[in-house]
Amino acid sequence: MKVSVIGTGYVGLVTGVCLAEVGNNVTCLDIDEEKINMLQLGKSPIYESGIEEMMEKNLHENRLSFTTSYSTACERADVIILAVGTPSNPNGSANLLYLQKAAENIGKHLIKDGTIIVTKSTVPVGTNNKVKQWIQQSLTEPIFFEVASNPEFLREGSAIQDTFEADRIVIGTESRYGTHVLKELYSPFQIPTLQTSLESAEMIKYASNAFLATKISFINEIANLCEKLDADIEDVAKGMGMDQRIGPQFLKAGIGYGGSCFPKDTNALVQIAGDIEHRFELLESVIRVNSSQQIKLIGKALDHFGSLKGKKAAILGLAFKPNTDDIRESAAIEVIKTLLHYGATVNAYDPVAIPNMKRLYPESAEIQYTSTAYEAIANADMIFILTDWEEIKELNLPTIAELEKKPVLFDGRNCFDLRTIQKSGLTYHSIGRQILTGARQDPKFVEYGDGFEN
Ligand SMILES: NC(=O)c1ccc[n+]([C@@H]2O[C@H](COP(=O)([O-])OP(=O)(O)OC[C@H]3O[C@@H](n4cnc5c(N)ncnc54)[C@H](O)[C@@H]3O)[C@@H](O)[C@H]2O)c1
Ligand SMILES: O=c1ccn([C@@H]2O[C@H](COP(=O)(O)OP(=O)(O)O[C@H]3O[C@H](CO)[C@@H](O)[C@H](O)[C@H]3O)[C@@H](O)[C@H]2O)c(=O)[nH]1
Repeated sequence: MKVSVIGTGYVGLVTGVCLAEVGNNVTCLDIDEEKINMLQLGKSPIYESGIEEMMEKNLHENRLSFTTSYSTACERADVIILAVGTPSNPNGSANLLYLQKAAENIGKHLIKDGTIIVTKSTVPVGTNNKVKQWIQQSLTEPIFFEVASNPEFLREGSAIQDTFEADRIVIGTESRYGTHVLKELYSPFQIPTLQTSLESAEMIKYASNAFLATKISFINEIANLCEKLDADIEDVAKGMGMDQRIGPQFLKAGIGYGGSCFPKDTNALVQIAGDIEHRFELLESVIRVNSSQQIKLIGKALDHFGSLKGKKAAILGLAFKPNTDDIRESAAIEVIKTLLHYGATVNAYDPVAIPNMKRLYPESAEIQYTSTAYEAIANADMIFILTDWEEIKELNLPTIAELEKKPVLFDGRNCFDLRTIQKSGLTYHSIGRQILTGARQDPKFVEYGDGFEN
């Protein structure tokens, strides 16, 4: 099939490359000329393992091309996929201006009957009908086209795998014709497909993200209780997750969710509900819990030191999660802001996200960036672990314990086993766990502990 993808962010690029990989002829369009120049040279603007290799192969085999020209992208396409950003407006609602501009441009350049225009961007319920109107109003001659909603569920850092091994593909269509075309487009992926109305497909995306965010805030609240009641959140989450009705995923307690989706989409859903005079109180709480969780470690540091003025903090991990350089809504932004507010200085390290963070916090007397984790730690009074990168989980704790200042470790991602920590002699604070006491300290406990599943 001839497919065009509008917008080459995470979703557009990964979708375009994967559709080319299964044999389609794909044109990716962006209004950002610099990005298109880079892509034409086979360079990916996103950090995603495997993407450049797939780009190179499909560019070479002439199944993939990049352009800034709407006429090139729209002329003969069977399917046009909209994957532009839908960021938050100041009140939390979704900003649809990029989508409107893109839809109007498609309308101006559509010349072939029968094209399906698919919205993959995350959009409020009712938006596909607006997309239809925006295109209709921009047509230069009467042309038959249909719209379809096809929300995206990929995660950054595992985007290609998520595309090829998705749990489901959701397609909301106007007619059997749209359903038929999209089922054919996705047939090589062999993934269960759910066909719904446009509105239900739009809602499935927000409901899914809101539910996952709710799971995270819920487990973080349980972790906060565990800290006060001497229970261990890792054991509690494991025990809950063994119930198949609950499931083990998204029960990892920590410093809350960040990224380009959960914060934006939970706020947008609260607004969507507000627009029809429904107060979504549960989701409002989820958002509030997440905001306080993001700076949970600062409270612990204040409790430990009394004052943070003049203290040096090593920040390990700036990305909102491992395997991405994305810092959008990352807890690191709030943690750094709050540390600077309390008069601390910062040494920050991340394997890939430093260039992005430097745009927000340029290097200064208060904040320095280092090229290794150990460099950041070297003269620090306290260490904050904010992203659970593999290399951070593999830090050598005895080496850190031998440092002259013997920094206090605040671990926002529960990267270390408590027994290992205890052996290291470091002062350690994590989320929802206590340094071992009572029975858990007994070496025999190791034999039973963690062995309950068998
Ligand atoms: N990032 C994710 O992991 C993810 C996952 C699922 C869904 N989504 C949703 O997908 C959408 C895109 O997200 P993203 O992270 O890929 O966005 P992004 O902000 O990284 O990229 C959007 C791209 O669209 C381009 N663009 C803007 N206006 C345009 C126009 N008129 N014509 C052509 N290009 C235009 C921009 O230049 C940019 O390159 C959003 O609605 C998001 O909520 C994102
Ligand atoms: O048990 C967990 C799982 C995740 N997180 C945090 O939650 C955030 C989001 O993680 P993840 O969902 O893995 O990353 P995203 O790439 O933001 O993906 C989410 O957002 C995308 C955009 O809508 C959706 O497509 C995906 O299905 C959805 O998982 C990160 O800060 C994680 O650290 C936790 O704190 N605990």
